[in-house]
Amino acid sequence: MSATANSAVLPHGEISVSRIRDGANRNGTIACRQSKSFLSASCLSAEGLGRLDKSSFQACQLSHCNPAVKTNGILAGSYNYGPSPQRNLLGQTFCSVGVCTFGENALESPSHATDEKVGVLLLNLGGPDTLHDVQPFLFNLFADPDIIRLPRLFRFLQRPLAQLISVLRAPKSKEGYAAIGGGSPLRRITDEQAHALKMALEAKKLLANVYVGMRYWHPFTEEAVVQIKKDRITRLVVLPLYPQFSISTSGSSIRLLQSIFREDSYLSRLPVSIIESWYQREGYIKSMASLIEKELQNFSNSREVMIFFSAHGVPVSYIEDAGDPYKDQMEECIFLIMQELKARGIDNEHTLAYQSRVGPVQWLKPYTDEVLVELGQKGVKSLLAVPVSFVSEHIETLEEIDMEYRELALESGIENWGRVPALGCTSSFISDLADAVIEVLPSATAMSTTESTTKEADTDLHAGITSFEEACAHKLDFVQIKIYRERQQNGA
Ligand SMILES: C=CC1=C(C)c2cc3[nH]c(cc4nc(cc5[nH]c(cc1n2)c(C)c5CCC(=O)O)C(CCC(=O)O)=C4C)c(C)c3C=C
Ligand SMILES: [Fe+2]
Repeated sequence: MSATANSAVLPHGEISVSRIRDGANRNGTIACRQSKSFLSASCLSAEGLGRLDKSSFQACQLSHCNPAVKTNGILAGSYNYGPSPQRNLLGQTFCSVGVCTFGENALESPSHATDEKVGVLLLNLGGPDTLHDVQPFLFNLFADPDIIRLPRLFRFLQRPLAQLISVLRAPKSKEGYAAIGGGSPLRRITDEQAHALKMALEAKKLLANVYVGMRYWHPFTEEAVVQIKKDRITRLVVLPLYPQFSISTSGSSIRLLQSIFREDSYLSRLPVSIIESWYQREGYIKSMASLIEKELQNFSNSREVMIFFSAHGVPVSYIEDAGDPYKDQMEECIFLIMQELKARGIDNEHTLAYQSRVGPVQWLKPYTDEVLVELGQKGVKSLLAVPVSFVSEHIETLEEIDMEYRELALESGIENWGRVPALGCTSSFISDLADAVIEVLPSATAMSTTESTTKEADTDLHAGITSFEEACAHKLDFVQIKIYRERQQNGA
């Protein structure tokens, strides 16, 4: 049996989901959070992410530094299989999740590695290429049950509702896209990032095909997957281009991917590693800090500039009812960036607010527009806006921040305005993404084909589950987790 087939057949059909270089916490403890990383990604749905069993976790801890040397030029050099202790930005020791293995079957011997054909799938949201695409793009977005989250009983209304909302929203959206040149730059930038990543991987001695899969517009994730199949990729790394995990972004894309993979015999056996979130990576944090540091130099009074992080919002119910880790991850991300700036002697004041709300529900607060007005009223004169949930320029940076918020800030009394560009193809950032890919590659395992049942999940409710992430790992869906939480609150 080939090495690939070996690693595809796992005892529980687990999928490896990694929050790379996780473990950064704020109280100086040593953290090795492979299990947490795995679990927190498993919260996507009840539909297929596997359980983390203890033996898997132990395999993580026990298998340490088995070198694998590719000899056919596809993969040259060696990489570690064990969770090698590393240091994060806070100087804490932690285990790099990406080098975990899940059970013996996932381990490859060096001699088996020769037929490997590596693929990297970049997941992104997608955007309309022309104004003509805006309404159908919006339809795809609102038809996603991870964007408009209807109770199960009302799911039949999803598409009619998406049709209605997309038609109603299209004129406003079109105005925005018209203002930035008649379409979204997302496809072009993501293609450039894919190319840059391929080059960076090559420089690190890993030959890989890099694919782009968009959630709501071309090239669709489904198209990328067809190509992956055609290319007979034998090991795949899935990398959502969102630093922080949200149900509505990485979660939605990964859920879609799972449903495609589950239906296909080749794909369901393909060893896959998913990098769930990567906001804590040193390379990302340092790249962000460098962009901020550089932009601050454009102000004559750089020490008095308020660093204003503007993150994309999500409805509050995502966090409170569905357990979306987005807000926590965002806050930790800002903390780490500020920590890095402090280490460079930059001690400016900073604040975080959330932008881009849509519809009548409550979104994460404080809202960017309201905070800008308040800061102006309080006498803040210089402000540097830092978009932080996304790594490409798009409508929400080019139109919402650069036009709408800038105007509002100036009207509110802020005199000096600056904006940090999105990371795009910044080389330190792309190089760090390449490292992330290389780190998780050995831990790729086949996607799950097992289905959870409500009965199974309900049993889990009584099985001493103590955290949201544990509940996720037991494949409870968001509704079940909510029930679980309510029971917990009621002392049941
Ligand atoms: C209605 C709910 C929405 C949620 C929840 C949401 C979360 C979310 N989105 C991004 C990043 C992007 N969003 C983009 C476009 C976009 N998003 C929504 C709605 C929600 N987003 C709409 C209606 C649109 C279309 C544009 C508009 O009409 O305002 C884009 C694409 C931008 C482009 O240039 O084409 C990105 C990127 C994040 C990071 C996020 C949650 C964390
Ligand atoms: Fe959005």
